[in-house]
Amino acid sequence: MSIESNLLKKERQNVTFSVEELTNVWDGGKEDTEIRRKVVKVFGDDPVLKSPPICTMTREERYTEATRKCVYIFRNMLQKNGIYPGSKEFEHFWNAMPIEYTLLIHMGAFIPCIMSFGSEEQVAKWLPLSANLNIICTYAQTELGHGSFLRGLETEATFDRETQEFVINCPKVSSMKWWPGDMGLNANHALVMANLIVGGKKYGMHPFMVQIRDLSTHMPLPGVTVGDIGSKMGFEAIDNGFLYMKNVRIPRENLLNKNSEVKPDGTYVKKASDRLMYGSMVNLRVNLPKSQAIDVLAKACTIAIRYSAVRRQGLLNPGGAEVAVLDYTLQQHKLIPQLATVYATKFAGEGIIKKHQAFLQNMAKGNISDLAEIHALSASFKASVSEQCTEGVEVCRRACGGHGYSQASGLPHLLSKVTPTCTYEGENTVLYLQTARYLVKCAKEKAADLPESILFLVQPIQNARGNITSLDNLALYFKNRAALCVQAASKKVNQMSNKGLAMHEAWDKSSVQLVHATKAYVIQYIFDAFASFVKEVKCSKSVKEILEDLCCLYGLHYINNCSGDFLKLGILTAHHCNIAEEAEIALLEKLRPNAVGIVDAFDFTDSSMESCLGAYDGNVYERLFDMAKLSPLNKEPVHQASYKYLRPYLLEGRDILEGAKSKL
Ligand SMILES: CC/C=C\C/C=C\C/C=C\C/C=C\C/C=C\C/C=C/C(=O)SCCNC(=O)CCNC(=O)[C@H](O)C(C)(C)COP(=O)(O)OP(=O)(O)OC[C@H]1O[C@@H](n2cnc3c(N)ncnc32)[C@H](O)[C@@H]1OP(=O)(O)O
Ligand SMILES: Cc1cc2nc3c(=O)[nH]c(=O)nc-3n(C[C@H](O)[C@H](O)[C@H](O)COP(=O)(O)OP(=O)(O)OC[C@H]3O[C@@H](n4cnc5c(N)ncnc54)[C@H](O)[C@@H]3O)c2cc1C
Repeated sequence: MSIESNLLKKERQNVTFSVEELTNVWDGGKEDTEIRRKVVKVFGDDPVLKSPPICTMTREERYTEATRKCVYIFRNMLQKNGIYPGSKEFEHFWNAMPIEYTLLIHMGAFIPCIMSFGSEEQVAKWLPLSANLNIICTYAQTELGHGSFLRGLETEATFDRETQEFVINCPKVSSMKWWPGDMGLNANHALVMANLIVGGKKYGMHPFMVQIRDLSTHMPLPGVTVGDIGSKMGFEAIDNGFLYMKNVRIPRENLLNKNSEVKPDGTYVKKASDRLMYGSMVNLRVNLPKSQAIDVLAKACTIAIRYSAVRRQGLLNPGGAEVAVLDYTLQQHKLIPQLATVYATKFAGEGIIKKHQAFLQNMAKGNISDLAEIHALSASFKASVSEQCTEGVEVCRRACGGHGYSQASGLPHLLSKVTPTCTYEGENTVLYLQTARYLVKCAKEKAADLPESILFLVQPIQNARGNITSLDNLALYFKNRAALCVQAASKKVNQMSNKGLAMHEAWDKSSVQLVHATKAYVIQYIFDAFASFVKEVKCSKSVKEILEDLCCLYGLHYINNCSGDFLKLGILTAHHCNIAEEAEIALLEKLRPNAVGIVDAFDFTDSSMESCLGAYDGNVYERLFDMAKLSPLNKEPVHQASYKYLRPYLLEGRDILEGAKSKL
């Protein structure tokens, strides 16, 4: 056994709680852990799902492998193993997915969209076809010229009463659809968001089913120009695409008409609120943070903490042995708060998923009164979690020194996967501003008219009592800060407007404060939800203590990073800030011996991380060497390029050196 493996073994011997029990808490119960492990094993054992490590493949190989595996998974594995939407197996299915996948937009965005925009007949037609991969459909909303401002989308769907068709057109280059996943190469249909025009009148953005490729040849249909947008910062296996449509005709029935319809005579019928057009985005904002950001940070923490426990560099005691870098307080200060972020965002996110499910049930009965609240909450939650996780993964990557820059560490892949979560499904700033709009409105309301999650905004500020680092007091600081920030930002908007600025100008001039206030609001929500979870969870004392420490650390780390805000608002004094700083350092020291146990509890398999630094056995140096040997550049002992371009000068060098030798 290598020295490094031995070090990790010793770390595990020193853990003071049951790792298995924490895994159960993380998964949502013992039964969930069993189900997840069963799904992971089925996938892990299947030889069809084996591929070379992604860092040894070209983009084309990565796309081909991911598509091959995903077709196999969605066609052959899901049903056979009882993994269908709504089942417990499905909830844990992400943990079993290969490290790269395609058909994500088809399965994860298009299918939910057809359910929310399609009438019963349309769902009956399109759902079985798409579930069986008989059609592959992308979600084509963003255009080259517009992504955030949806009222600015340019693609048009004009009703032709004569033929009972819609004519789809992208009038300019800037109007072509750009970015949608699965669109470049795999899709033969697109759910196109286009401006509906009937009898010369514009009705705004509506969803249309458009066939873009021939079902037998897969060639683009007449009027369609479609392809891959090229190499990106990450997501190399995914065929994000462009789609330029010129006079593409689709039948009238292809307007997804659950919420609005065009009758044969051209009458436009609105059946539900325009806001429901945005419902598919709320659905993804609620559901994607866990698999695309929180689990990504959890993996980065696993890699960085295991590696830091075996990487020895420098001395803590002069004359003593070299120490594991995890023993430095500064390394703990980088990494352990990231673990707290993983836990806080995961449990807060579960609360939002439940709220969204309740909203969907009410919507089915015609009640959408909670729409504004769930939109505001999901928008700011997606923005905050994507930001925290992206920053966290980069912290983990840098905490691994030089090896963190190597693809073999698995960390660059994780970083390039989490970074675009700040952009897709709503650019974060734009989403924060949406929530700000809601908060400013709420701040003017009476308590009786507000949902519970927002009541604190209009309630009197309460003072903390007793231990300033208790979870109750931390929750109170976050609430007071959020309330004061929202009130200050609202006041600024009003002052600007009273000075004579138009409302949109007053809003823009106050937007820095508005986004700041929204961030304060969503952090208080996340902290509060995590603290409530920790109080209520049924588990042993030792596991509870770990969770309480992580929760307290999440709060303290955040406060210490923006103590200026708490001081400025009069919530904390300089004395409080000193106590908070020391309390955080004490918690790091307390959690340090359990750090490896806490990441082990995530229970990621080695194959789900493809990391030489983060594997369970800690054999980091052998793994790095083995991976380097697999580099395509090492296929031959002499690479043709170095031989071809360098040889003349090397020969010169040889002659000089040999001449020098013969003179000696
Ligand atoms: C096998 C798979 C199984 C399972 C899947 C599970 C998990 C998910 C996993 C997979 C997916 C993961 C990764 C996928 C990777 C990439 C996918 C990427 C996809 C995309 O990016 S799709 C494109 C997304 N685009 C956007 O999000 C655009 C952002 N812009 C907007 O949302 C709006 O245009 C904007 C900014 C809100 C418009 O602002 P504007 O001020 O112009 O508003 P309007 O005048 O249009 O409307 C104002 C009014 O409406 C309210 N409102 C706005 N949005 C919503 C909403 N979403 N819901 C409800 N209400 C909304 C707004 O508050 C205003 O109300 P008010 O007047 O104030 O009362
Ligand atoms: C990996 C990836 C996958 C994607 N998949 C899909 C997909 O499947 N389907 C699809 O339709 N789209 C997809 N997209 C597109 C994505 O949804 C958009 O890129 C995103 O919504 C942001 O829009 P934008 O690119 O127009 O950014 P812009 O809005 O142009 O943003 C540029 C800058 O302007 C700022 N800004 C914009 N508006 C305002 C404002 N009102 N106030 C202040 N600042 C503002 C932003 O904060 C940002 O800093 C994907 C994108 C990526 C990166």
